Amino acid sequence: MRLDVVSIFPEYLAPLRQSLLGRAVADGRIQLEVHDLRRWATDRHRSVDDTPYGGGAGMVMRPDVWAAALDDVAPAGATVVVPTPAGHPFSQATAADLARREHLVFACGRYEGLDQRVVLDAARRVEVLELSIGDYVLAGGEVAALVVIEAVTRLLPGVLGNPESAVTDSFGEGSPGLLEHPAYTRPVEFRGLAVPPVLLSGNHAAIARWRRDESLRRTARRRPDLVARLDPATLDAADRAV
Ligand SMILES: N#Cc1c(N)n[nH]c1-c1ccc2c(Cl)cn(Cc3cccnc3)c2c1
Repeated sequence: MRLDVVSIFPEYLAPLRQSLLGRAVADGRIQLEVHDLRRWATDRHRSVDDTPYGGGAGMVMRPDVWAAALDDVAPAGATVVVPTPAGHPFSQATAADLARREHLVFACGRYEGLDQRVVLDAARRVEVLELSIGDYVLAGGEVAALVVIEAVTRLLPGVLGNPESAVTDSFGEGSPGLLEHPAYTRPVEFRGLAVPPVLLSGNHAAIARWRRDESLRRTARRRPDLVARLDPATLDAADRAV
């Protein structure tokens, strides 16, 4: 997979060169390039924004600068991801879809966002996905891009330390729509708090059942919205778990 990220704050993307993803980049399993949008600015002030048509607060990112950047960075066949508060909700399913693509380009804006014609123009030649990572407001697209890139690249073979995690994690394919059960490690007692005895029993069937029940119990208590989406068989077990 190739990743290109365009931003006026390229240093915001430095975390992409850390940890497991950083190792995948260093050994060439993932190609990563971060670009400073101001490289495509045309005036001596290297301007990338302007006042909004129709008035209103804030500034809008200029279409000419962004279009020049995407013309260079997003060839035919690339998928352009535009983080925006107005985007389609980003989900594990979307992460799995993006993980199957060869080339992702992230257009990270600031201010009040990109002139909409940037999206419309790019969509004439590549797929453009406007995505939101949640119902809260960030100051720009960089953090959202970091979230999407981590969720996507951890699904790529050889990037995640333990491939099994991608299955058993919350929202993983092995437990669609269920929150993860609680986890414990040594010591067996910590500040008067014990490990649930079933986890020490060696009874794998009982451990699996306890973990499933804990996932259902957590999901029922913390995310009733997800319970509504569970299939009937899982839902019956959720009823018994609360
Ligand atoms: N993805 C996502 C996402 C999210 N979940 N919250 N905020 C964002 C996000 C993503 C991209 C930008 C760009 Cl470009 C500018 N801003 C600031 C802003 C603030 C208020 C209204 N309009 C824009 C962004 C916020």
